[in-house]
Amino acid sequence: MRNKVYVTGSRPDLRVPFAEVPLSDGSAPVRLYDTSGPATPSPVRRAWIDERGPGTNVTQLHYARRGITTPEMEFAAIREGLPPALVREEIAAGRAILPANVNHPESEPMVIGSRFLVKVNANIGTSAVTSTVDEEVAKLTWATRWGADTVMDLSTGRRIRETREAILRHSAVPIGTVPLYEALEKVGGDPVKLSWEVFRDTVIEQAEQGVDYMTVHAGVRLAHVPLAAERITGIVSRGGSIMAAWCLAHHEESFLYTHFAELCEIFARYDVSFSLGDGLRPGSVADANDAAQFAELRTLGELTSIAWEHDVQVMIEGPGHVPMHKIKENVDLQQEWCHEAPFYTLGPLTTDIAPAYDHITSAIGAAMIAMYGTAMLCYVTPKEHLGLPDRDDVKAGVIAYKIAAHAADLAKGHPTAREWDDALSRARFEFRWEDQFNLSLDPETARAYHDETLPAAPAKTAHFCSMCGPKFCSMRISHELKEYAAQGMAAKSEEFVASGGKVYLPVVPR
Ligand SMILES: C[C@H]1O[C@@H](n2cnc3c(N)ncnc32)[C@H](O)[C@@H]1O
Ligand SMILES: Cc1ncc(COP(=O)(O)O)c(N)n1
Ligand code: MET
Ligand code: SF4
Ligand SMILES: [Zn+2]
Repeated sequence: MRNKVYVTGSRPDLRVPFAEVPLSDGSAPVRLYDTSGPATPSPVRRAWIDERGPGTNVTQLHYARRGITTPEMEFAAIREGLPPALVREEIAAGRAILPANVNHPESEPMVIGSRFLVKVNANIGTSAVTSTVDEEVAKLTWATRWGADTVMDLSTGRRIRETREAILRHSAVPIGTVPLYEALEKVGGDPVKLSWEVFRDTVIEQAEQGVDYMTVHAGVRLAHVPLAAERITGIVSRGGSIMAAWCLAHHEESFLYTHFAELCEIFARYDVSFSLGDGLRPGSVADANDAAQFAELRTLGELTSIAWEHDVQVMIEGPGHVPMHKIKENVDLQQEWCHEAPFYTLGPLTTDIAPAYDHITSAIGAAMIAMYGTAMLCYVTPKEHLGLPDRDDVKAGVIAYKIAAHAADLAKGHPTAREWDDALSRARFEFRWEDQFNLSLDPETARAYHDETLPAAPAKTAHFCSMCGPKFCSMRISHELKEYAAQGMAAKSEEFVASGGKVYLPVVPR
């Protein structure tokens, strides 16, 4: 059971949602960060955007650098349980972004940066092979219900624009896209026919609709392409492979790289954030941390500086497939070369051997990379490498990544992270089964698993479950140890000695 509650900020129209879990022992309910906006979200940001008025630069970075704390920043700060000034300072320093296109007023503001809660992105979208607009809107609602903090619409094939419009208008979380995909559809799917003009027009159309951040693979330069030639898995990024094909066919520098400043001007007018794409990310553990990947990363650092000159917000996309011992180097180099811009990584998958379980191979890497400072994790579902994820895959992916993100929040010591774990642990130790279920990341599944063996109502207060049974329940025995201690260890020790060792762990009357 979760109750939606709102915390009001410094103005009445600044109402921040939380999911509250009531507890049966009379202690204070636990407040959880909530992303599951209403099915048809209202334009919560409308008044704030209108008050600031039109301009050629309307980015949160622009305001932050001028010392202005926007309502969006305060909203995000309340969600984090942190001071609004910290959000403003982190954005001003480029260490955090607040993706919030002025044409996406339905978006409930959130902040992405290493000082804040680790965020999770869920990828959805149609492909030429399968799915419809309605199915993708359902995936959006489903993904955010389980806690996705942002959603990327990676649609390809037909009706890309309609799919995106439906997703945006139903989304209370920021929406990301890869405009190159739609640009490629416009030229009939032939990368060679792409041009700056087609790409630019696509970006403007998507910005008009309200896309909050866009992946731009501007780090795939002509000279980098040969560096990937000897890899086991070549170029696995769609955007990366498309741009590499264009560069080689024209034997010309990438139009994304040569027109980057112009792109910044467009982004500044709408406050679209860059997600600088990792077009040369490794697609196998063998290819991790190679020359191609790191040459691109250096270029992304250069591009970050250019975007910041235009007050445009930036995050950096990262790999991919990386074995555990090579993960830390990715964060260290990204932070150094990209001037501490937030890192946003796909997993990474820590081994290549488990298709159908890549939500697990990658959640391991995601937990590690987040602990080292990655700000947002892009989920991987069980269908990775096999097909388009369906609703069940979306849930499996989001849950796996919420676990990775929260585990990292704990390791990093985010001030609000521990409360949830402690409340659940107390409920577990006190055999408050309903509280334990309600506090679970996935309450329905937790309850259903308990019901499988002990469905009767009395089992929901019993001091054991079917794992150990009543006699071997270590937590029940621990309660007796506690009572034993409470009765006075000294007296009991004397009794023990006097009895010649016969009185040992007496059963305390219940
Ligand atoms: C970059 C990541 O995006 C995922 N990806 C690409 N297209 C889609 C889609 N339509 N739906 C869900 N995930 C997608 C890939 O599986 C890859 O992991
Ligand atoms: C973290 C991350 N990395 C990359 C992409 C884009 O996909 P692609 O590079 O395959 O076009 C993405 N959507 N998210
Ligand atoms: N699994 C690939 C990767 O890790 C992406 C899907 S194949 C384009 O980058
Ligand atoms: S094999 Fe499937 S997932 Fe991999 S690049 Fe090709 S279409 Fe995409
Ligand atoms: Zn892969």
